[in-house]
Amino acid sequence: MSHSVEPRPMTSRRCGPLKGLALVPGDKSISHRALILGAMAVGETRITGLLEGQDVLDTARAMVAFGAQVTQHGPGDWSVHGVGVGGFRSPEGVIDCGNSGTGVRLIMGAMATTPITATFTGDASLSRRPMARVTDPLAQFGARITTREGGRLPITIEGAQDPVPVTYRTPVASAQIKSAILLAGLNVPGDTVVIESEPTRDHSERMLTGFGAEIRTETTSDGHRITLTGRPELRPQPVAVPRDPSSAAFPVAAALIVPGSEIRVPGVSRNPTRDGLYVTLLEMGADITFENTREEGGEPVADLVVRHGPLKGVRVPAARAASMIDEFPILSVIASFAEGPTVMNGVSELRVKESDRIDAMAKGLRANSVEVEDTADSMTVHGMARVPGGGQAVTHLDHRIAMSFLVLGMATEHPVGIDDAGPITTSFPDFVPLMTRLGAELA
Ligand SMILES: O=C(O)C1=C[C@@H](OP(=O)(O)O)[C@@H](O)[C@H](O)C1
Ligand SMILES: C=C(OP(=O)(O)O)C(=O)O
Repeated sequence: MSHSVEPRPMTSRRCGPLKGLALVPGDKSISHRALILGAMAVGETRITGLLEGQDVLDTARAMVAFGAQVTQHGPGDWSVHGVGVGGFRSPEGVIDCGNSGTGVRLIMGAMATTPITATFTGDASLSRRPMARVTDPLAQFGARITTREGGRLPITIEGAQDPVPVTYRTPVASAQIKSAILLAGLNVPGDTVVIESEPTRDHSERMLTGFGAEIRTETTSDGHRITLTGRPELRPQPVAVPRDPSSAAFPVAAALIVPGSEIRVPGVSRNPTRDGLYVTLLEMGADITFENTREEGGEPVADLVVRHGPLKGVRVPAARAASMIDEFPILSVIASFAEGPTVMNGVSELRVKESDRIDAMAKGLRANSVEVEDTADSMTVHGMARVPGGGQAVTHLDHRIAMSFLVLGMATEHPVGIDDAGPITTSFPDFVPLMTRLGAELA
């Protein structure tokens, strides 16, 4: 929800070895999708391990506004009574998606081919982010869309009366664009096709298959081609949400850079479309083992054991960017402690996340005496044996920037401060107590 609360400054000091079990929250991408597909299925979808972060709670509230019944039974244990494909009603008020790009873009897709009207809004960060990447293809289905200048929120969508199928090549690798189009395609007769140049996270495809939709993915000379056949009856499925690899990245990073650390992070998704950070860390020489690899709720998961050790800088290829798009801020922190430079290429999408993440990381790292170079679509971090720290970072309503700098301060010579820890609740509400239990000093 968009609310103005007082900023909550926080400081992170160098701590002793981090030890113990890090039970990170449920995957944010899968949590949003479970609520949305649950709302579009006929009957009850039971969800366990749901992330109760603000972004997901905002999506739950939106699904209620569109007519679904959403009930919390216990921590992480939720159910959704759906209204079926095409069954959404016009919400009474404005749909406030708070800080969540995934929430607003997927929900706009889910309603755009049903003849109802909704207005979407968000917080100051979300209101700066580009939405034409989703409203352009949704207009091709026949939806009538009004945006603020520059294609920004607030946006009003009058869903298409007689939607027509669309074939769309995404201009940037984005699972949010792909998913918005596929969700729109659910209420359209015939085949909706999305073509992407690089594969992006495939949670929508996996979950749509689980709910009984006809969807297939092919790799062609054209790219990665996903075809959905419209107007299925979605059958409710129990969804067991795996733990979020993007959230796991923060305790993992802390254990890698704080001497003497050893932690265990169980049940983390190892979906190959989300695994780029872990591939990169192994190339850097990180001491991470993956135990008990198994399948849970249609997603591969493993228990991670992470120990501190020496790291070397690497070059991260642009083709890997989509599979670790949310992990570049924390990778740039880890890279600050590696031997030699780490070069991250093809990362221009970071400039349109909750903040301009390249700029926020470069400025915050420099304020802590780390040498960083950045261009429109790359960032290079020069690692050093001892990182001075002692600086302040500005977080710009961005949870991942806030958590990244708190992790930095766990291993710098001098404390690192952030202007606002409030946004952390977006994706990882338990971050501060969890890190404190492992041994971090945050105040
Ligand atoms: O589909 C999703 O759940 C997400 C896709 C990514 O965004 P883009 O599709 O805009 O790259 C990612 O950054 C975001 O945190 C979650
Ligand atoms: C980019 C992110 O989320 P969203 O786009 O859903 O706001 C994120 O969680 O890092």
